[in-house]
Amino acid sequence: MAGIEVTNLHKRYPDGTVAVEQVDLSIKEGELFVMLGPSGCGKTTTLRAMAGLERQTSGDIRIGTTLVNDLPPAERDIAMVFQFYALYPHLRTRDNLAFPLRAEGLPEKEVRERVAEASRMMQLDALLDRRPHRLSGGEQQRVALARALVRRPQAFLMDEPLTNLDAELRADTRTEIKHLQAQLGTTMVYVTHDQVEAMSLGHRIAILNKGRVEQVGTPLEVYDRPASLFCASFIGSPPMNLIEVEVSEGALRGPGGLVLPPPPGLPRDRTLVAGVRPEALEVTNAGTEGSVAARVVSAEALGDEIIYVLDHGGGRDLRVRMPPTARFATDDSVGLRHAGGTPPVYDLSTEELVA
Ligand SMILES: Nc1ncnc2c1ncn2[C@@H]1O[C@H](COP(=O)(O)OP(=O)(O)OP(=O)(O)O)[C@@H](O)[C@H]1O
Repeated sequence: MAGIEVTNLHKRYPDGTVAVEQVDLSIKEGELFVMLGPSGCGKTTTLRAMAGLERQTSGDIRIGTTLVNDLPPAERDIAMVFQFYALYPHLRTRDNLAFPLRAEGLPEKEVRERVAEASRMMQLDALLDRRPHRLSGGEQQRVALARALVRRPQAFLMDEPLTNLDAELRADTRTEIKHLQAQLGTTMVYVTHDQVEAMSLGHRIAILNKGRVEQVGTPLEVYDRPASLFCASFIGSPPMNLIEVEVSEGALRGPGGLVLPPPPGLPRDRTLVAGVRPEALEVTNAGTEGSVAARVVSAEALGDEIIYVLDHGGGRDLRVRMPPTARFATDDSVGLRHAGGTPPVYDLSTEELVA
């Protein structure tokens, strides 16, 4: 086990594309660390640089205390799992698992013991004699994970390993990966563009945008206090309502008369935007005390909740999360009020959190 330090990483591809502008990450030993961001933000390039599959243009990578900049992948003591399973098609499961160990020249007795252990952990015992074409997508990915396990590396690097699985299998395999990591305590870096996956898996999450890290924090931290407008609009489904506000008479005042509690220490001289989660708003009967008048634009019943889109006569429509017992319908005249804690506030020009 080892932590991973990435310092001042910059990657420009030969065609001139800058995939990683500047990335610094400090991944702790034993941590399940998720890199999250939209397509093209530089996640894969950063991970491949850690693995040694891509040489960075500048910057340093340390695995444990070892500077690995000049080490080939095989000497970095890490195991990588890709979105595509990359199993050897002509080998049975047991030989696919044994392959990296035999390549290392381990004695056959130890190879068998390690394969048996990984097979037990990933529940592959019944599949050991099958070749990949007789395995489902989920089973193939479990074999790929087991093949990473058998090597007992210092760290696992995973690049969207669940992308090709259907929704249910994805959720199951996600749980398995989480268990496995907890059981082994091996450092894991996991790349995804799926924020639900990131939130449910990560001890900490780094949010990347345009080749830079915009925020690193626990799932709760990035949910409650996104560090920038980009993070605010990326995390949460539906994401935060971003409401332009003014500070007057000790409150944040939005369009349509909406009033929000102000955080302390607000700058006065800038245009401010409050980030309000859909669950921090409430749809009420029209005229309820403390509410402003609004109209229901749409109602989306999702079974365990209803997402209302409201027009409150100013600015953008707002999204409100309500329990499934709410009974408002499209075109109803209703009330809208804030029912949460102090919202994070951003500077519209720098797009950064200011309070
Ligand atoms: N070999 C390459 N040559 C030139 N440009 C590349 C190369 N590989 C990636 N890029 C570019 O670098 C940028 C970052 O790519 P990267 O694959 O790291 O992003 P990503 O966040 O992992 O995206 P995705 O989720 O789509 O894989 C993109 O603009 C991409 O087109």
